[in-house]
Amino acid sequence: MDDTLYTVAQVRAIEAGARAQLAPGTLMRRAGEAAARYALELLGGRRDLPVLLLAGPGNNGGDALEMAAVLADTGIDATVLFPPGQRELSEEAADAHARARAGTVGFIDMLPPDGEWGLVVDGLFGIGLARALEGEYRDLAALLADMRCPVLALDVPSGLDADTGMPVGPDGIAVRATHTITFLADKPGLHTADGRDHAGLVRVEALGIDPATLPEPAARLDSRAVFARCLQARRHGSHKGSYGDVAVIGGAEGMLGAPLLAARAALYAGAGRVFAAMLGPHPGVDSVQPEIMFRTAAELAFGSRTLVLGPGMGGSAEAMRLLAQALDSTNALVLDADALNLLAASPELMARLARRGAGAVLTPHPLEAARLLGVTAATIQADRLAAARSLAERTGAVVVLKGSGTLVGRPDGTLLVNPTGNPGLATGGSGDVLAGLCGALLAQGWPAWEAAAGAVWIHGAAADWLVEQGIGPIGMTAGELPAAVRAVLNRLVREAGAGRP
Ligand SMILES: NC(=O)C1=CN([C@@H]2O[C@H](COP(=O)(O)OP(=O)(O)OC[C@H]3O[C@@H](n4cnc5c(N)ncnc54)[C@H](O)[C@@H]3O)[C@@H](O)[C@H]2O)[C@@H](O)CC1
Ligand SMILES: Nc1ncnc2c1ncn2[C@@H]1O[C@H](COP(=O)(O)OP(=O)(O)O)[C@@H](O)[C@H]1O
Ligand SMILES: [K+]
Repeated sequence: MDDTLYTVAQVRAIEAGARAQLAPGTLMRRAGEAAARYALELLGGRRDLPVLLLAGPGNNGGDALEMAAVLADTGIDATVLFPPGQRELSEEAADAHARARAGTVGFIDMLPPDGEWGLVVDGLFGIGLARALEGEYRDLAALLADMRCPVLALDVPSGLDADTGMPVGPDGIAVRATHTITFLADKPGLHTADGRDHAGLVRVEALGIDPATLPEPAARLDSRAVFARCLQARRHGSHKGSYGDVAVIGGAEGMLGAPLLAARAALYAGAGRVFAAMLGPHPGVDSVQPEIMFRTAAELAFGSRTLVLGPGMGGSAEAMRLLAQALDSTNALVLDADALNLLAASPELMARLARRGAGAVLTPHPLEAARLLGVTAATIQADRLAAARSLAERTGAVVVLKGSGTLVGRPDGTLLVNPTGNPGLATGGSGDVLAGLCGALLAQGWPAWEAAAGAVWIHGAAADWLVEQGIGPIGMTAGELPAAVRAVLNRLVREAGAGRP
C-alpha cells in the first residue's frame, strides 16, 4: 500500500516535473479518464444514470470537463454546470472544454431544482483554491450537501485545504464528498481534522507517475508496516516478567475511572503486570478486573516499570512531585491528561522533559496541545501537522496529537496520520484506553515510536471493529475498547506470523 502524503507545494513540484516530460494536456486527460472510470464503478456499471459535473474556473474544472467528455463518449448522460462569467481558461482546460463541447455533453449554468442524478462530481476547485469559497461557488458547495446520490470530489473536496484538512479562509465551507479521487499523490488534509468528513473514501490516482521518482513525503499514513517488526508471537518459555510492568499513576480523589480504564487497557494489551498507583483514596481492588494491583502513588517504587502518568491525576503538589520524579527517571513514560496540563503550566517541568534522554510519549488532545504550545485549540486544529511537529521538536518526545486523523510525530519531523478509528471514540475515557495501550506496548519492549504508532492504529482499528459488529459509533463506550484492542492485537500478531506484513 502506498502510504505517502504530500503537501500542496510538493504536489505542485511533482506536477511541474511531470509536465515537463509529457505532451501538454496529458495529465489532465489522464485525470479525466481515471475519474470517469471511477464514476462508472460508483454507478455500479450502469450507464442509464445521469451524471452532473460542477466545473470551476481552473484546472480542477478542466479535469471535470475531460471527465464529462469521456463519460459522454461511453454513452452516459453527462451534464456540466459551468458557472457563467468564468475567466481565462488555461490552455489545457480550454482544450478539455472544446472536447466536451464537441461531444454530447450538456451544459447548464444553474442547478435545476428538481435534478435527479446518479452521481455528482465536484470539479470546482482543487489545490489552487486561494481563499474561502464565496458567491455562487459557495452556494453550489452548500447545495451539494443535500444531494441524495454519491458525490465524487476531483483531487480535493472544493473549499478544503489539502495541507491541513480545514476549510480555506475564515468562515470557509467545503464540499462534503462521499468519495475523492486525488491526483498524483495523496494529501494529508484528506485524512485529518475535518478532512475525513469532507473527502469520504479516498482513492489515489498517480496519473502514470512512477512512485519511485517522488521525493520524500511530508508525512505518511500510519499502517501496520510501521510497527510490524514489534508484532512478535509469545514464546512458550515466557512468563509474566517477560511482558513488562505498567504502572498507571493518577486517580486523585473522585477521579478513579480514568486510571482504571488505562490499567484495563494495559492488561488487555498484554502487559505482564499492571499497577494502579492512586493519588487519592482507592478501593484496593477492582472487582471487575481483580488482576490490577492497587498502590498508593506516594509508595510506588518506579523500578523499571513503564509509567502512564496523568489519567485523573489532578494538579496537586503531589501530582507535580510524581511527574518531576518520573521525568528525571529513565523509565519509559506515557504522559496524558493532567500530566500534560501540569507540564504546560511549568516551564521547569517542560525543561526536564526536553532534557530527558529516555523515551516519552505524549498523548495530548487538541486543547492539551494548545496549553502546551501556549495557543488556542482552534490554532492547533487550523494546522494539526505543524502543531504536532512543533510539539515533538520542543519536547524531544514522541507526540500523539489526538482527534480524527490522529497524528504521531517525533522530534526529527517524521509524521504519521492515522487512518483508523471513527467518531465512536468521541466518548469520555477512550483517551485513557489509548494511554494504557501505549504503556503496555512500551512495557513489552516496543520502542517509543512503534508503541505510539501501534497504539494509535490499534485503538482506531478496535473502534472500527466494534462498529462492524454494531457496537457504535453511537453509544460505544471506552470500557468496551480494551477487549476489542486485544482482539485486534492478537489478529495482527497472528497475521504477522503467517507472513502478512
Ligand atoms: N496542472 C496539472 O498538471 C494537473 C492539474 N490537475 C488539476 O488541477 C488542479 C489545480 O489547478 P489550478 O491550479 O488551476 O487550481 P484550481 O482549479 O484548484 O483553481 C484555481 C483557479 O481558481 C481561482 N480561484 C482560487 N480561489 C478561488 C475562489 N475562492 N473563488 C473563485 N476563484 C478562485 C484561481 O484564480 C484559479 O483560476 C488540481 O487540483 C487538479 O485537479 C490535474 O489535472 C492533474 C494535473
Ligand atoms: N471523531 C473522532 N474520530 C476518531 N477518533 C476520535 C474522534 N474523537 C475522539 N477520537 C479519539 O478518541 C480518543 C479521545 O481521547 P481524549 O480526548 O483524551 O478523551 P478522554 O480524555 O475522555 O479519554 C483519542 O484517541 C482520539 O483520537
Ligand atoms: K474538487
